[in-house]
Amino acid sequence: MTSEPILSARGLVKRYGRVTALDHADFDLYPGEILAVIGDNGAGKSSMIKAISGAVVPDEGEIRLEGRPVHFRSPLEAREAGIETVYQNLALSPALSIADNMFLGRELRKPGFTGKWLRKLDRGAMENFAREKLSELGLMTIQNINQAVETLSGGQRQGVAVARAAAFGSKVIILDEPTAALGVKESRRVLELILDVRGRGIPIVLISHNMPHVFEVADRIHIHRLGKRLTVINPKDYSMSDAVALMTGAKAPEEPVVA
Ligand SMILES: Nc1ncnc2c1ncn2[C@@H]1O[C@H](COP(=O)(O)OP(=O)(O)OP(=O)(O)O)[C@@H](O)[C@H]1O
Repeated sequence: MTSEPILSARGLVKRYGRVTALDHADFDLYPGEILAVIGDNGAGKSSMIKAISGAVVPDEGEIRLEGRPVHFRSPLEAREAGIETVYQNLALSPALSIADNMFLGRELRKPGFTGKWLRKLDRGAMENFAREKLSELGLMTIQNINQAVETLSGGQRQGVAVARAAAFGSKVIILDEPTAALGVKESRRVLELILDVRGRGIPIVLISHNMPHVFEVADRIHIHRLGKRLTVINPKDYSMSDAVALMTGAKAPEEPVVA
């Protein structure tokens, strides 16, 4: 690969007491790609993503964003730097509306005195922005922007979370099991959305146990095993059963990792 990674990690270590969740793990995400991360239960995928997205601080190792070392102490710091993570359940506040969810923590205030001093929210501007972003991403099956998120389907919720990430100029979007809780039709929409976001030039990290979904959308597949990156494969050169065999240790990688 010719370009430099937009996001990379070297030698990440994370221990929880006697458990080593990350054992010198490496990671590379290149501009414009969909990188799937797969691995057996307990392989350390979540721990790696949490380290990259500021949810845990690694004991050792280095993370670089656009070539510069970063040291996130919270998910908010990672988000401010442009790394948006969409977790399966934690992404949205169910009781709030779609528009409110899109602006969570970034609310627009009314201009002038009322906004600055009375902290009045500019609801109209927020609703227009939310509507615009959702229709840009083809998500306007949602009828009412003031609808509470808890009344949306699972796929629509993922859609709002991804639209939020895409709308605020994220450099990287990390999706943790985005289709795990969804039906066939809804999964399809989310996969289309992932492809659409890539089409807008935003690289995506997709953590998933769903091999058909991974093989359908990923440009490269990072295989995690026993706390570290085992290898990275091109889905065009491998079958799903090969990937599973590598992931479970039934098969050894042919060549050393070339990130
Ligand atoms: N907060 C924690 N406290 C103690 N041990 C933990 C903690 N978080 C993770 N671990 C352990 O670290 C190891 C890696 O877990 P991790 O959740 O990163 O794996 P995973 O690949 O994401 O698994 P899964 O696919 O099942 O979600 C496991 O042995 C797990 O039990």
